[in-house]
Amino acid sequence: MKLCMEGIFKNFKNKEVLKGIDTTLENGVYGLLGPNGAGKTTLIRILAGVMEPSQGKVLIDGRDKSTCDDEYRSRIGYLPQDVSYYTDFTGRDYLRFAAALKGLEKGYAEKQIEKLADSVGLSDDLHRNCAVYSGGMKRRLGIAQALLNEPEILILDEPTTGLDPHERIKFRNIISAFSKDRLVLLSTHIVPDVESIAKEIMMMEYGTIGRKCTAEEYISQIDGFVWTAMVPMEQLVEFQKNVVISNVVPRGDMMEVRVIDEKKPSSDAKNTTPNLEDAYLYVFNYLKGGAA
Ligand SMILES: Nc1ncnc2c1ncn2[C@@H]1O[C@H](COP(=O)(O)OP(=O)(O)OP(=O)(O)O)[C@@H](O)[C@H]1O
Repeated sequence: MKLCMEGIFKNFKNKEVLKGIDTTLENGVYGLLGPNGAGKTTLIRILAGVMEPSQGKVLIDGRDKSTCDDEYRSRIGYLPQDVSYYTDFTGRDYLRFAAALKGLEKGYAEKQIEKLADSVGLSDDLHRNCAVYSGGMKRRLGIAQALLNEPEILILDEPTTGLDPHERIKFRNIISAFSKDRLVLLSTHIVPDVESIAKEIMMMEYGTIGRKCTAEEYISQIDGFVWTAMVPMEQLVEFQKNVVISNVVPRGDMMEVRVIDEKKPSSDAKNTTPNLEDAYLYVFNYLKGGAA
């Protein structure tokens, strides 16, 4: 399975939101990371087939998506950023409704609903009204919906926003288990959501994908650039004008700050092991020449 984006641009009136996306995805989990307004949802919507690019094309296994739209849709599962549920639907009603929209045969749909409810941990709740589901349950119902047609490509737009850590981990495990022999594209600005499960991470800003590589490659790029330093509380505001800070912890009268900088930020600063969150800040703050 190969999903290829060729020269994708998207304009909304005079605003150019996507500025030439060229990349190829194969089986495995890909993370799409970027700040608010980077263009992640716009790209996801184009790949999900609910929006057309202004220019450029999407190819699936070498075929232009626009020449095989129906087949393309049958091969993808899509969980949008905001899903609204009919308040008088039970979880089962919702999945039956989604299965009907996907044109699934009834017997097959019922089997899929039972199987997926089990894998997302909702079997005991399918009879309950969606309106009483927690945020995590609604997102799990959403993923079950996206998986109904056993898609080869699963596209998830900020699936874990608003979930507590327990639900986020549960969600991540479901995605990871599903991703074998499939392509999963997951957009988020929550770095740990993709750090452990993504085969490659694309960092997106201002409508372009700056880089696409593994978490380890991003992290190795900042080896030697992450520091911890002790800063007196009253100097913190001034200190953070000049450097990118990823974390601050009070230690008595002092503040222990985690700094991302190519140069040693103060005489007492000590190098520390970088993580993907540091790399994200480096790409989106330091490389742009601005402090956080
Ligand atoms: N239908 C639209 N009409 C006009 N502008 C739009 C439309 N959809 C998105 N935009 C603009 O395109 C830019 C990118 O939006 P998009 O939602 O794709 O970004 P994002 O990276 O997903 O952001 P977030 O993380 O906040 O969801 C934003 O400036 C947004 O206002």
